[in-house]
Amino acid sequence: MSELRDPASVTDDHAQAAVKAATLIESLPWLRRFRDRIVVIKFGGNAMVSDELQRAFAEDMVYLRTVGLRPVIVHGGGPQISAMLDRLGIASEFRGGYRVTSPEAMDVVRMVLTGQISRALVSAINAHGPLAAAVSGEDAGLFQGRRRGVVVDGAEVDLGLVGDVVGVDPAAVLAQLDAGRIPVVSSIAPDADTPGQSLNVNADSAAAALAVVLKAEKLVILTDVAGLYRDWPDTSSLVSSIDAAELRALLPRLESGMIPKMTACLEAVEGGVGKAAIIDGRVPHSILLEIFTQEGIGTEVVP
Ligand SMILES: Nc1ncnc2c1ncn2[C@@H]1O[C@H](COP(=O)(O)OP(=O)(O)O)[C@@H](O)[C@H]1O
Ligand SMILES: CC(=O)N[C@@H](CCC(=O)OP(=O)(O)O)C(=O)O
Repeated sequence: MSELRDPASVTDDHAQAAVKAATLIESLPWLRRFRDRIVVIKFGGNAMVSDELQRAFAEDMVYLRTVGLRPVIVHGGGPQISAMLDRLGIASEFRGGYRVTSPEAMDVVRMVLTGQISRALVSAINAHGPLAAAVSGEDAGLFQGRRRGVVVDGAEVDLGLVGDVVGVDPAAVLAQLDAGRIPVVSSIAPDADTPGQSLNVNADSAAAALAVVLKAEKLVILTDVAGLYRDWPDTSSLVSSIDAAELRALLPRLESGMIPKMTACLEAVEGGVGKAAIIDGRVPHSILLEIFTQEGIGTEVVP
């Protein structure tokens, strides 16, 4: 004999089904808009702190690829590099948001970024099928770098083996995309001025340079805050949308990790990328919400 269900619980089921269906339908215009488009995703070291977050990120990348986007990952690893330098007893400090990088620290940067983090991301994605392939900025001329310093409190500071990306040859990344793969890029660049020397490039800057050359539809930066706060650390000052002119005016007031991040967003949108977004990578699947919902999440930067 079948049991009669409480009419209230049937109504609840219908309401839940309606919410799920509405979420799927909401994604339709975005699926159309992003089909076959390149989206560069910067996965920050602070956003990959747990296995669960790495697994969710890998699922999201496979999801994007499967529904027809062409995701390109540029990963960071600042906290992981710091932890390894500590273990090895090598000092390092940050000035103006960049790591002062000695030759021995540079070896550790390469070991952690290309030897550990790239490999871990490739493995997490490839648990779903043979989709991801690592490409270091040192491979096949992907990046060319040039040393840079930084101005802190009005004085120029030498950062050692730290560079900007001054040239990008996207052939290696495009070859992976054309083969249906998800490129996983680490932010190390050969020094254009000193053959054989490599430079440590901030991963936000590397992601922006790559997004511009690839003419990406969007640059999304996953980090460990909800977005850009106008008056950090006042949590009521979260910016949901900002244009390039306003961001340029705000940049001199920003501190620490936000300087390279917001500079990267500015360079991306001024270089022709449709939009840049800073989102909270601590929220599992945040990237799907950013790409496939009307409001998105975090802070968007528009030209
Ligand atoms: N105005 C600001 N808005 C948001 N975060 C800020 C701001 N100024 C400084 N921060 C700091 O920047 C950090 C993110 O940068 P960073 O640590 O380099 O992250 P990631 O490893 O993701 O690149 C935040 O955790 C926060 O502590
Ligand atoms: C020059 C410079 O600062 N390079 C960064 C590269 C890694 C990075 O950018 O990692 P996140 O994205 O996790 O911050 C560093 O050495 O930490």
